[in-house]
Amino acid sequence: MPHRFIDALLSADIPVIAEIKARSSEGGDLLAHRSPQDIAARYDRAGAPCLSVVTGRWFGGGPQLLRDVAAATERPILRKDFITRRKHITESVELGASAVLVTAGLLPKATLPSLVSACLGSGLTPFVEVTEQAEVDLVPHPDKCVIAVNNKNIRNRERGGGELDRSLGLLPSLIATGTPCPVSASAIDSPATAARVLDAGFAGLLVGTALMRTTAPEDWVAALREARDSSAGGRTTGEAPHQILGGNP
Ligand SMILES: O=P(O)(O)OC[C@@H](O)[C@@H](O)c1c[nH]c2ccccc12
Repeated sequence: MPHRFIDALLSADIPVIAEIKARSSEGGDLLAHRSPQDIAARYDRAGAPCLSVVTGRWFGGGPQLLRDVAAATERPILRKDFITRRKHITESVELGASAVLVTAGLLPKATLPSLVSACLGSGLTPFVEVTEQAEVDLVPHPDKCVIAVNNKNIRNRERGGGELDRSLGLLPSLIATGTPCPVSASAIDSPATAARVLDAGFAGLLVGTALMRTTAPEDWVAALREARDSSAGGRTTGEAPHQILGGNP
């Protein structure tokens, strides 16, 4: 099912990719004695259409985390790790992923197209993370990729605050690539911030730390739904989210 991840995100009323990660970028524990299966079930009940699982060791993850989550949910799962080789892609399929992170800024220029092709050939959606225009310009097959602006910096292991303006600034170029799914990722710290980013025209959001820290993800998502509904006057029913540029009414 090559488009499972994108289809689930685009058909959701609240297009949040809810992330499970064991540790924050600053090293703090995020699991708080909960099992990954329980967190996945909570995210399901909250209505998140897609999940993300950080298997990277920097964030306390590993392959077992993905296996555990895949066994507990039917939702399509993004694997977040430093995917650099074809064997990582085969492994991701075996672990139960539907999409994998491809970090444009960390890969040699020639590797990006071959990794994206390998993902597509294996039925995985490439979730290509970018931080600047030059990286957006390099994304191959953008019509088949999620292109996500990372509001933090992976080069410093995501430490420090994020810059939402980066997402807002790059959105027109993302749309110009023809991606069906422009996403904003990292540092989305509250339902109000999430609503602002969706109102700007993003088709999806990826939220990790804020959802891991809340004791009630369903309330977080409900608050986002409410914030969206109260700004719905500015949107025209039937338009795809990223067709509406210009932000808050
Ligand atoms: O916890 P946050 O600020 O909501 O961020 C989530 C996600 O974007 C972040 O975990 C991430 C972005 N790029 C990565 C690369 C590898 C591992 C993790 C990541």
